[in-house]
Amino acid sequence: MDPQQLRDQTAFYQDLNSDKSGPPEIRPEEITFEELIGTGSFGKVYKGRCRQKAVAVKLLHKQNYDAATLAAFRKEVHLMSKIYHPNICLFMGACTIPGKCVIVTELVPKGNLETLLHDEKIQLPLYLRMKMARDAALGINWLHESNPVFVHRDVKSSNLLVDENMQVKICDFGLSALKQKHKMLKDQSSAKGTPLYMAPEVMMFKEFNESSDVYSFGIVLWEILTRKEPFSHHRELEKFREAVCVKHERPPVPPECLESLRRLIERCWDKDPLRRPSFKEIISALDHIIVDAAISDVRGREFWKKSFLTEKEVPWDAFIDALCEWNKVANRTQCDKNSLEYLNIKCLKAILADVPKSEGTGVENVVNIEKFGKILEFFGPMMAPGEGTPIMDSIREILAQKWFHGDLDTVEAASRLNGNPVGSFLIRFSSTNPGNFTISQVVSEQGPVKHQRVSRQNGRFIYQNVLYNSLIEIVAKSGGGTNGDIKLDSSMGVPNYKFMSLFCNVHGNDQY
Ligand SMILES: Nc1ncnc2c1ncn2[C@@H]1O[C@H](COP(=O)(O)OP(=O)(O)OP(=O)(O)O)[C@@H](O)[C@H]1O
Repeated sequence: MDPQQLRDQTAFYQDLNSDKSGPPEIRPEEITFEELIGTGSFGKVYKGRCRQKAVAVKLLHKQNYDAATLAAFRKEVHLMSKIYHPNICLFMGACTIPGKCVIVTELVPKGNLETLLHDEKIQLPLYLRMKMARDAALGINWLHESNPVFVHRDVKSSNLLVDENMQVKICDFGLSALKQKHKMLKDQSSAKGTPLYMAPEVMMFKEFNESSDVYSFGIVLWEILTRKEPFSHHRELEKFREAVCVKHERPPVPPECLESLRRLIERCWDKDPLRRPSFKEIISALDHIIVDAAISDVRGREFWKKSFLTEKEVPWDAFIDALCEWNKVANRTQCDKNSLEYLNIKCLKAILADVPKSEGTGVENVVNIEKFGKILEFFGPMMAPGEGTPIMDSIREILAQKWFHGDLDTVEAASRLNGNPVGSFLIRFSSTNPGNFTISQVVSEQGPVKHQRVSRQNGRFIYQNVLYNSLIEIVAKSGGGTNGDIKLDSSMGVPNYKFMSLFCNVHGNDQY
């Protein structure tokens, strides 16, 4: 390269990297391409490396842009480079040299949400899916509140990427200068390629603004809820357009859907853009929906929303103080350490408050919303404020039984019973059906441990088709021998020292 060329090239990169000119320019030779991870309508996405870092590289299909489009592309890339948010896929730079146009972003490891949702092997509880929806809403809200406003224009589940912590990041925003205005049917054999997520006003070539993103988000929410492909029965663009724009067809919301979620979905895809909520409203609605998804107990939901609406995990002290206030009973600092109230608090802590994984770092025990929801299913319903503490009383009564082991899966239960005489048993939470319990018992010298379900209905317990008032009553009264199992005899309960120790130190000066 002669000195003049070198000066020109240096000036070119300096100009591109100066704040007024445009994108953080990346030289083509700084990028290496590895495997292909996705194909979109205007580019192929590769896993790659740039300056030693694993990245996603989008190689644009079209490379020969006219001067005006190229200028618009550079301007938009420049704007994109100013957007930073944890729920927006980080734009790292671009090469805007004609023939070499690529966009470099952070690599989001679990790929797109559409693929995750449609893979039945992957467990995604509704609670987690709603948290993911909220992440996406936070990302889009950030774009809508940016200056200048970014309207995403292509909100869909394949543009929501999922990271290693199941956090969602929105990608593929901006670059409207390069995107086709309207994507049409590419593949007549399936609904893919139809503008499935496109708002009616956009399909009818009317104005596109933030509320069109809200419509698309409504379809995404439906897909997150049902894990199905929206409008999968549609094949032809014209019929699809007519169905959505004229007949106002929308995907069917399943009857068992949470009411709060149904209302939100239906508001988002309202035919009138002015009646759709803003993303700010969507986020607050999702805060409530996340609680509804984690806790089915009606009072439990009220309690969590009143005390910790936007929290997913709260310190034990804050939790128990709020609960005592709700129950209108003395809290941990007010009650007598020898009282049953105090013992109730100790027992609840033992069963509900986990020590965070970062134990030893000074972080205190925490209560997780999902675990609280599950405990209510086992011991609920929760009472209205001031109507007593039957849940805490039942937890104390059960934990006082040496045979109660709480959270234990089938394998752990078998290993705890291993080596014990025939008839030995323990009772635990069912690990697969929250609200139900399991009795694990040694029924023969050599044979495997037998696990039997105790289901809970309207506060009562069904074991071997007989109705009981409590687990304690099952142990006291149930017969045996029907299915080869042996009568439960409380003296054969395998002791759980963790819970038993709670009852040995009533007079201690421990602080709960
Ligand atoms: N940063 C990234 N990290 C990991 N995977 C990515 C990343 N960006 C894109 N992908 C993958 O590549 C796929 C294609 O992305 P792209 O944004 O090009 O197309 P699309 O949004 O699916 O389609 P279209 O461009 O037609 O709207 C994504 O669905 C995703 O699976």
